[in-house]
Amino acid sequence: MSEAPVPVIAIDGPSASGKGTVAERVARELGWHYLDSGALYRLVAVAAARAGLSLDDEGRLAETCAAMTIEFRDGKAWLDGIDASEDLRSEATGIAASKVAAYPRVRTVLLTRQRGFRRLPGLVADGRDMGSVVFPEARLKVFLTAALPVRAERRHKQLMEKGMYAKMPDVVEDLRRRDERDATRPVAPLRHYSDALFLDTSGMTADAAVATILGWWRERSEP
Ligand SMILES: Nc1ncnc2c1ncn2[C@@H]1O[C@H](COP(=O)(O)OP(=O)(O)OP(=O)(O)O)[C@@H](O)[C@H]1O
Ligand SMILES: Nc1ccn([C@H]2C[C@H](O)[C@@H](COP(=O)(O)O)O2)c(=O)n1
Repeated sequence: MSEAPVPVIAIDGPSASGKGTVAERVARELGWHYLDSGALYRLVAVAAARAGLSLDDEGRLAETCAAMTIEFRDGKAWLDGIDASEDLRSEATGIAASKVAAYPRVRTVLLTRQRGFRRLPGLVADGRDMGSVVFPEARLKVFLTAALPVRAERRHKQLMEKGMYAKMPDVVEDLRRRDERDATRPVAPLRHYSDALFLDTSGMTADAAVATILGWWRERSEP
């Protein structure tokens, strides 16, 4: 008898829509593993900055990506044994990650790594192409979004809480540009595919978003 595949819930959406917050909590409620795929692209950007690499050099970026050792431990992200958690969450790293993520060779290297997170009893994965490319057979796919001004408010508040000063107009512009780059690149663009359930959290708390997704999952998994 063949083994049942490890179930996956894929949550994709634009920056600061709340994917990470919601996906992590859904995983915790279910007792499943969690993959923040954006963190992997961010780590490539941090590795490139550490090595002084140009973000135009796809070949060197892909080599760096293949060679880097990563670990998520104690709520921190470790890159080649050094804590990269603070660099990881800056807006500059997010923008650089969006640039390196447009390279097919970088995406190919990260594909295998991402699939390696799929372990029993299940995986909740968030990103831009979780349902379309990395886990196309996911049992539940969600496109989670919110209006740009709402996302900008959330990101601004989040940055200020972390002591990272940012001007609101700059946050709006950074998100707008990042959305555009992530949605218009030729490989694995951010898109609401028809097999993903649409969830607009503009007027919704994170708790309500988590409850909605758990409800969808129960409906899907009932015999
Ligand atoms: N429904 C919600 N209502 C209000 N705030 C929310 C909601 N969902 C998430 N947030 C807050 O918005 C901020 C951004 O959320 P989060 O980092 O999870 O977004 P993200 O989509 O994973 O972003 P990125 O793709 O840039 O990593 C966080 O501070 C989070 O607590
Ligand atoms: N599956 C993914 C995840 C992330 N990216 C790129 C695009 C984002 O702008 C950047 C940072 O991601 P975030 O941490 O903000 O979710 O990484 C991608 O292309 N595919």
